[in-house]
Amino acid sequence: MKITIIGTGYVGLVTGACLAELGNDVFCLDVDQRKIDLLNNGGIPIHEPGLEEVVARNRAAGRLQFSTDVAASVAHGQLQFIAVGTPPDEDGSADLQYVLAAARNIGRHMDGYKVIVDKSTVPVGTADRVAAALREELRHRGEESMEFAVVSNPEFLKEGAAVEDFMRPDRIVIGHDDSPAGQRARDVMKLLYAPFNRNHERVYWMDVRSAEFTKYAANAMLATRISFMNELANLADQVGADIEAVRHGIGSDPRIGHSFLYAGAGYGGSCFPKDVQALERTARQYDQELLILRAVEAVNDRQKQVLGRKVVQRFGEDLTGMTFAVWGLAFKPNTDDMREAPSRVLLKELIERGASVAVHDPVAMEEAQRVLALDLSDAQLARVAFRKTPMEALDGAEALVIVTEWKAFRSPDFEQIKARLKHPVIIDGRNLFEPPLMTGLGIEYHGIGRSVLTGK
Ligand SMILES: NC(=O)C1=CN([C@@H]2O[C@H](COP(=O)(O)OP(=O)(O)OC[C@H]3O[C@@H](n4cnc5c(N)ncnc54)[C@H](O)[C@@H]3O)[C@@H](O)[C@H]2O)C=CC1
Ligand SMILES: O=C(O)[C@H]1O[C@H](OP(=O)(O)OP(=O)(O)OC[C@H]2O[C@@H](n3ccc(=O)[nH]c3=O)[C@H](O)[C@@H]2O)[C@H](O)[C@@H](O)[C@@H]1O
Repeated sequence: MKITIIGTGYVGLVTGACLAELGNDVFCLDVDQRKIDLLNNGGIPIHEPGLEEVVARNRAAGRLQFSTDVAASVAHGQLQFIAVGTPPDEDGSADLQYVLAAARNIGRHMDGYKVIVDKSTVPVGTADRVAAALREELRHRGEESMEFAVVSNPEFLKEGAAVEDFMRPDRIVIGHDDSPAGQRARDVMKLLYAPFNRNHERVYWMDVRSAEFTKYAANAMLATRISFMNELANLADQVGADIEAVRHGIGSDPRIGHSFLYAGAGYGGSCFPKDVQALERTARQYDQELLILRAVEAVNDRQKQVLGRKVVQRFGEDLTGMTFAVWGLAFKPNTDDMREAPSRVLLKELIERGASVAVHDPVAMEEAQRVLALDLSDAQLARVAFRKTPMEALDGAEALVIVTEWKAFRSPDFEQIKARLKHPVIIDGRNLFEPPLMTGLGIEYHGIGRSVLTGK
C-alpha cells in the first residue's frame, strides 16, 4: 500500500520503517530539513535498537523515502499517518498545533479519498478537530465534497524496544466512525494490519473517542502502578520491609501481574509525564478532577528526588568539595532520550548543594550535554565531567549513584568499584543488586525500599 507518514520522529520513523519492511511503499515527511538530510545520507537521528538496519534495508529497496515536500507527501499515500509531536502546552493540555497543521496540509493538497490516521497521542475529540481543519481547507478550495475519513490508531510502542513492539504488538487499537467514508477506512486499515493479525485477534475495533481515550488510559494505568510501588517502597524503607519481595509476592496474583511494578527513581520520558497531565487537563475541562492521577504525578515528582535525598541522608546537606559518580543519564535503558529523566533532577540537586559529578551513560552523553546546558548555568555545567567508561567515573568520588538500569551496569567489577571510590557506597535507584551480596562484598548499599536487608 502507498503510505505517507507525517512527522519522522520516534513514532513516525519506526512506523514508516516497519510498514516498509512489510512491503508497503512509504513516504516519510518532516518539517525538519536537517533530520531529512541526515536520513537521506544514511544517518539515524535517534538511538533505537534494530532501527538503523530496517531503515537502511528499505531505503535500499526503494520502499522508504524521506522528504520535506508537503505536496508530494499528500499525493503519495491514500493513508496519511499523523505522527507529529503533541507536547504539553503551558497548562499541561496537549498542544495540537502540529497535528492541526498536518491536517491542513492534507486538506490543501489532497485530490481524492484519503484515510487520515491519528497516530500521535491526542485528547478525546481531536479526530473531530482534524476533520474540521481539513474540511475548512477543502472548502477554501471549493472541494468540500471530496471524501475522507479520520481514524484513531494510537501507538503503544516503548522507546528502546520500539521496532520489536511495533512488529509484535500486544494489540492494535483502531477507532473509526460508521459513516460510509468511515466504513471504507475500516477496510483500508484491515488490509494494512492484516500481516500483524494472522494468528491472533490482535485488532480492537471501536469508536474514535474510545480509541483516543484508550491511549491515555493505558499510560495513566502504567504510571499509576509505578507511583503506587514507589510510594510503598518509601514506606518499606521505613518499616523494614523489602519492596522486591513484596513485588514478587503481589505479582504472582494474575489479577495484578508482574509487569511494571519496579520501584525506582521515578518515571520519566516524553510520554507518561505529559499524558498523565493531559488527561487531568481533559477532565478539568469537564469540571471533573482526577484525584488518583493528581496523586500519581505528585508521588512521581517526589520520587525523582529520592536519590538526592539518600545522598543527603548519607553525606549531609552541604556537599561542597565532594564528587559523586553517576551511572545512567537516559530516562531508561536502550535510548538516548533525556526528556524528563530523573538524572536531571539528581544532578541539579547535587550541584546546587556544591558537589561535582562524574557521569557515564552508554549512549546518552551527547544528548545529556545538550539538555544539561538548559538545566544548569555555565559555572554549574563545568562541575559535570563526562567519562568514557563507568569505571573512570568512579575515580575519587565519594560514592556511586545509579539512575538508569543499563545492562552493562548489572555485573560490574565490585573490587574495582571499591578501589576507585573514596567510600565503598552504592546508592542504587534501580535495585540492580542483592543487598546481602553487597554487604558480603563490604559495600554499603542503599537501594529503593530495601532497607530491611541493609539495616539502613
Ligand atoms: N516516543 C514514544 O515512545 C511514543 C510517542 N507517542 C506519541 O506519538 C507522537 C509523536 O511522538 P514522537 O515521535 O516521540 O515525537 P518526536 O518529537 O520524536 O517527532 C515528531 C516529529 O514531527 C515533526 N513535525 C512537526 N510538525 C510537523 C508537520 N506539520 N509536518 C511534518 N512533520 C512535522 C517534527 O519535526 C518531529 O521530527 C506524540 O503524540 C507522542 O505522545 C506514542 C507512543 C510512543
Ligand atoms: O506513550 C508512549 O510514548 C509510551 O510510553 C511508555 O513507554 P516509554 O515512555 O518509552 O517507556 P517505559 O518503558 O514505559 O518507561 C517509562 C518510565 O517508567 C519507568 N518505569 C517503568 C517500569 C517500572 O516498573 N518502573 C519504572 O520506574 C522507566 O524507568 C521510565 O522512566 C509506554 O510503556 C508505552 O506503551 C507508550 O507507547
